[in-house]
Amino acid sequence: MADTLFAKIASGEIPADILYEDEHLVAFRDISPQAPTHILVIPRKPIPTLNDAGPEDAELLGKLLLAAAKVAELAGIAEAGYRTVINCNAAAGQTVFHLHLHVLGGRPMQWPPG
Ligand SMILES: CCNS(=O)(=O)OC[C@H]1O[C@@H](n2cnc3c(N)ncnc32)[C@H](O)[C@@H]1O
Repeated sequence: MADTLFAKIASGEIPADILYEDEHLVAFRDISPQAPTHILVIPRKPIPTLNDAGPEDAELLGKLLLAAAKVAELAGIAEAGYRTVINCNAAAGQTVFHLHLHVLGGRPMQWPPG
């Protein structure tokens, strides 16, 4: 399977505005931000969608959530509040089939999501 756009960002083949990375994951600013702060947190492992994650990925999925809190702190939105979103497949609008967590903040969030 060809590397997705996000796999290429994780490998450094495609540039991105990276805020944090470690051996498990990379966090970078979304190219088309939907809020004043819009960051993506992706695993280095190319899991296409949340449906494709298994029990063996539980620790990695937890690391994604902890990284979301870390980058929210780095971005200065942790105290005011932020939204985390995983879009899975077409009905949710997933366009890049490499699992990723959106971190959105810097403005009030509506509920329920559209
Ligand atoms: C409904 C959303 N679809 S999604 O949940 O699949 O999110 C994909 C996200 O990737 C972002 N994106 C696409 N290409 C790049 C890129 N080169 N660098 C950073 N972010 C990107 C899009 O703006 C979008 O918010």
